[in-house]
Amino acid sequence: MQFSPTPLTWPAQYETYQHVVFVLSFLINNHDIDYYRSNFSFSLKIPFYVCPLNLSFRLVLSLWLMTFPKLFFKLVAVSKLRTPCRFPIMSTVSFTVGHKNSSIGNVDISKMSAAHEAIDKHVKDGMTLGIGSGSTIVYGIQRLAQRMKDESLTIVCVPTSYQARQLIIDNNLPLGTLDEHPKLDCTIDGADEIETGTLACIKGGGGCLTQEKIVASCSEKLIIVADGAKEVSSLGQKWKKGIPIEVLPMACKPVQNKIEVKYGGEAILRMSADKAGPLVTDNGNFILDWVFPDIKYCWSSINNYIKLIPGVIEIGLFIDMADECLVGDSKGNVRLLKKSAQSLEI
Ligand SMILES: O=C(CO)[C@H](O)[C@H](O)COP(=O)(O)O
Repeated sequence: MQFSPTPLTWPAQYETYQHVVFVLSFLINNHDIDYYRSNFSFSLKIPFYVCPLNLSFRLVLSLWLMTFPKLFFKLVAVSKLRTPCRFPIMSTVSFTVGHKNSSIGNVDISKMSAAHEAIDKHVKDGMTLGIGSGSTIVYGIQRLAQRMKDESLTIVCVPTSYQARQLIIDNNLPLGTLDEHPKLDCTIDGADEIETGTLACIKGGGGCLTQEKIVASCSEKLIIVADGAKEVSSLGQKWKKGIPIEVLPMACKPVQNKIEVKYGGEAILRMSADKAGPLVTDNGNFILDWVFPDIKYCWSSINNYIKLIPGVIEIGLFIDMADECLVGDSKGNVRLLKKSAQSLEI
């Protein structure tokens, strides 16, 4: 077990909330440590020792920590740097000291609270559940894993991507397919933008729109989870990367032309970040991101028109699909968005 001798700095905006997190970290059991470890980042490492950290010792440490947090960290750092560890280390929990905006370390509070709320509110024993893709849903899966353990729930999870499939496996959740479960009780998924009122969404920022739409279309309910920054009064206000459209590679150019001629804007071939050349989806296709001109659209007719272009597999417009959206903020509050307006029809 190593301790990296990074200099400890004390941030100006140290917040009470983090005292609580730290204190809790000393009172929680080993199983919870894993949870915190997967949720918090690694800039400050706090060792947990097998021998001395029985409950009363933890309590004393916690009280001390509450009273003298600065001193505590200095001592931990100094002792770890100067003396070799005498006790077997059980685990190491790490937190970033201080946080900016809505994140503590690498935890995005807005996304996490929305995802947790969705799992707590909508998941019931015996359900078949569609699992969305993206960063927000990761928090949902962790919460689901926790609930399944604590409450001995029986849930079958149907993924919307390789990412979701891997998350389900990594968290020891039962993996299902649409072959076995063509009808799902509920799908929980993220979004890139949500229109207040109609709950129309842009999805596919992570490139998984096709399977996401298929799984959502098989679900009794679609619950969207997101941070508040994604809520807009009309699509395209904040999401400037365009509407993702999955296309068969050989049809890429004609589809690009047809969209641009009909609606203007630019349909840009999405390139891979890590591999040379275009991004290839989980289904072996390409993605065009259609950056559309800033005018008022009837999204359902755009959706229908683009879907009918030969070579288009799916479009990342989710119109009249979401039943509710749960939107989190940086303080951990979650707002419920319900459909209160019809999408524009032509
Ligand atoms: O549609 C998606 C992937 O295709 C995601 O749900 C969407 O991009 C939101 O991602 P994140 O939760 O990371 O913000």
